[in-house]
Amino acid sequence: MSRAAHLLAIDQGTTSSRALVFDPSARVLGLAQAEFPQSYPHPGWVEHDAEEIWRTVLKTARAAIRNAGLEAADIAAIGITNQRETTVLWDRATGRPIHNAIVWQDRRTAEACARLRADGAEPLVSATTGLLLDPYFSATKIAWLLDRIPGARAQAEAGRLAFGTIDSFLLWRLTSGAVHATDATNASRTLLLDLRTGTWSPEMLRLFRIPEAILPEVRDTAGLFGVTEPRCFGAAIAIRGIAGDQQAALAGQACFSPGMVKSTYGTGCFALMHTGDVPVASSNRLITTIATQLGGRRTYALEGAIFIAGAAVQWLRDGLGVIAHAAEAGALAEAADPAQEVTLVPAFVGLGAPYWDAEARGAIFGLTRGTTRAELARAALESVALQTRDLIEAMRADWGAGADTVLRVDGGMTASDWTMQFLADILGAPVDRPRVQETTALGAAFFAGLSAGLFGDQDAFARSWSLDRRFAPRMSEAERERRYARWRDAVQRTLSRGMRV
Ligand SMILES: Nc1ncnc2c1ncn2[C@@H]1O[C@H](COP(=O)(O)OP(=O)(O)O)[C@@H](O)[C@H]1O
Ligand SMILES: O=P(O)(O)OC[C@H](O)CO
Repeated sequence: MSRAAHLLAIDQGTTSSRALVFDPSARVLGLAQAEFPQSYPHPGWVEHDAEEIWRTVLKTARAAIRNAGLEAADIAAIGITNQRETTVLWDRATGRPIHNAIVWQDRRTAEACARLRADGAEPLVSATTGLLLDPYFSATKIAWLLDRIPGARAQAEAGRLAFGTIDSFLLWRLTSGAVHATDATNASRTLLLDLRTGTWSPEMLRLFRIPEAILPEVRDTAGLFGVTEPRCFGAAIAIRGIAGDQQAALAGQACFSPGMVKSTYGTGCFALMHTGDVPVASSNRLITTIATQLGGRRTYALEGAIFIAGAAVQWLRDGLGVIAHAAEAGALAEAADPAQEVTLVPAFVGLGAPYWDAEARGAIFGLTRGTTRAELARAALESVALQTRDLIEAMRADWGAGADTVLRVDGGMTASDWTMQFLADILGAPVDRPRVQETTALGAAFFAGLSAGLFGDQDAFARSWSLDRRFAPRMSEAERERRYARWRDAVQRTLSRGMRV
């Protein structure tokens, strides 16, 4: 085996940057993680300092290599995976961002989206991009920056600015400005990509008023993107894979066949169902996204995105102060009074799929004098499972009988056995937690490894997936449906005026 037989996965998430070194049998040899600050300049706005993101990525990547007892020469390739949609605009000459990154959770463009919707633009947007008019996606964030930063639009038109989602920005920095590219999975989150051709759509660029000169080149998910500037790691390393974090997790969970579903529970929750090489248009308010692009051939997924999952647990900890650590939430929920029916609808930043209500805000129902932190903790954990049920119902309605009845789960929140059991109960379906919990990073390493000739093909990789624990449903059907009906009622009461049915 040649010396350079390891893979470095850079996983740039919403709350932290992580880096992992894998050996060719997908074992983690080294890991490093660094949180970075979130900035909330106005209610509903969320920003990141892109320089801070860059610093934490470089620091954790170097530390992961060191912690593995390796050096740059041992790394065959880097795979990048990232929080998607988050928008950075930078100056091509200096490489400096012209503003903080606008994060996927940010709602500042809700009005702009509502206006486009009122103008009747949504059917064309959906047919072209597979997405909906929601502030979640990049296009209206780019337009906001171009319109609000003095001189930005003129500079963009003159080709002096570059746009990128986080993958693109990191690629630019790692290659010292030599490569301005993205992969098809990330590009499919911008509202600017034609889902079927994998190219930027002139109609969408016109609709959102985005100058083509700022856009990165769209490439395959696995392939040579460039090599790192030797100063980054002491020697140049090839960057051979890029994928949005949810698409990376879909691969890391070995969901390669149509009908297979994974759900990732981090800050938000993202359920993706592989639909093979056909983009399936949802009739149930899900979105259609590119799962991979390999050798120019695209595969697709149906996706349901929930904005608040683990973030509800963070709210218990940081907002309410009712727990000191996320891991305490499960035990507290277990101790809650079964007779109290408290429901939390965590619409802290609006509601994502299948409601897409940017104006809704969170609500709690069923409070009594007897309600304590335990019932609040249970309601927060339950809300994550109940929202997943909404997504799975929509997927089954779109995909029919071929939908897998088993849900593969990953992400920080799957550490909570209580939540996973409740999830199986409320879905009425088994929930499988794999042994390798780092599925997002593993997916990024898989794509890089595919291009570097390590890791074998998809089938070999799929055979290496192994189960940690299956949570089987235990709740009676009557109880499950009673609780789900209570949730549906609570959501109706939370939706903003005009969105209620
Ligand atoms: N034992 C636990 N019980 C419930 N929630 C948890 C637990 N451990 C972690 N979490 C939640 O999981 C999230 C972190 O997951 P992670 O996959 O690292 O997220 P991200 O990639 O979005 O930063 C946090 O929101 C945290 O509150
Ligand atoms: O950083 P995460 O894991 O919360 O994922 C963010 C998603 O990619 C947003 O679409």
